[in-house]
Amino acid sequence: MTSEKAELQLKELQNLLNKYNYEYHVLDNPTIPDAEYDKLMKQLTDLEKAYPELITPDSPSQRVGGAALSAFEKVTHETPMLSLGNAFSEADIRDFDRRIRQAIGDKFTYICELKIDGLAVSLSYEEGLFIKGSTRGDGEIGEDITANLRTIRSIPLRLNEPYTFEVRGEAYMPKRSFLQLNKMRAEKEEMLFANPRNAAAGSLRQLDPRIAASRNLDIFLYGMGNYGTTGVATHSAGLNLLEDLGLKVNKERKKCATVEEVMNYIEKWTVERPELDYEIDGIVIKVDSLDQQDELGATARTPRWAIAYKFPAEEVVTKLTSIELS
Ligand SMILES: NC(=O)c1cnc(OC2CCCC2)nc1N
Repeated sequence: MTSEKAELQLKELQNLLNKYNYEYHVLDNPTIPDAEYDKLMKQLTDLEKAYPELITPDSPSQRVGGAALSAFEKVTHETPMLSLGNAFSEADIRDFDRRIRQAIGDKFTYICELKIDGLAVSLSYEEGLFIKGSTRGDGEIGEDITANLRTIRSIPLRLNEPYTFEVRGEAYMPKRSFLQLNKMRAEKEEMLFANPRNAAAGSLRQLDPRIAASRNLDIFLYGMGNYGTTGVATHSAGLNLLEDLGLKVNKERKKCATVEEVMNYIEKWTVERPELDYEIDGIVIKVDSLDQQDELGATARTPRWAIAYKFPAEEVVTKLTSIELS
C-alpha cells in the first residue's frame, strides 16, 4: 500500500473511531457493538505501526501516554479558576437572590446546574486540539495532568471547530465504577476510597497514566475561562456551544426565572439524586447573562453572580468490616 493510500485509510479510521467514541462516551448511545469498535481500533494501530510518521496527537490510539511521569509540572491558568460561595438553606438562597436584585434589579434569569462531586479541572484547546489539562490548584496555578485527562474517553482530543480557549469542568468517577474499584481493592486487601470524589482525585493524581486509564473516569464541562472569544451572551448559550463542539455537558441544567423555580429544581434533585449514576453534592445557581455577571463581578476568589446550595451532609455509617481511608 502506498503511503498516500495509508494516510487516507488512517484518516478514515480515525474519523470513524472518534465518531463511535463520541456516541458511546458523550451521547451514551453507541451505534456499533464494542467488538466492531475494537476491530477498527486494531486496524488503526496496525496501520500506525506500519506508518509511525502518520501518527497524530488526536488519533484515538493516543489516549494512554507512554511512561509514568516523575512529577506534575505547574500550570498557570490564563483565566483564574474561581470557587463558589455556599448556601445551606432556603434563607441563604433568598439572601443571595436579594443581593442580586439590589445590585442589578429584577430583570435577570438564573441557570441551575447539578453540582458534580468530583475534581475541578481546566482543559486548554488550541485550534481545536486538546493540548493541556490541569487541576484548579489555588485558582491561579494548578498541576499539569494532561496525560491523565487524555485517558478520559469523553474528552475529545479534537473539537468539531478549531476553537482556542480554556474550558472548565468536573472530572468524576461514576458510582458503578467506584463500587467496582473498591470491591476489587477489598479483594486485594488494599485501602478503600471513602467516596467517588476521592477516588477520582486519587486517580488523576497518579503519575502513571495507565492507572488513570483503568479507572473509568468521566467529565462534565460547565464553563469557559473566557467566553469573550466565542461571542455568546449567556452562560446557557455557552454550555450549548460546548455541547455543539463535542464536549460533554450535563443535560439536567435548567433556566429558572424566579427563586421559586430555583427552589423547585433543588427539591426535585434532592429527591432524585440517588438515581443518578454520579454523585452530586449540591446545586449551582448562576445568573445567566454574561454582561450581568460582569456587572456583579467577583470577590477575590468567588463570583457574586453564583452560589452553591449544598445538600445537608448525610450521616456516614462507618462500616466495621472495612477501614475506609479518605
Ligand atoms: N461542580 C460543579 O458541577 C460546578 C462547579 N462550579 C461551577 O461554576 C463555578 C465555576 C466558577 C464560578 C462558577 N459550576 C458547576 N456546575
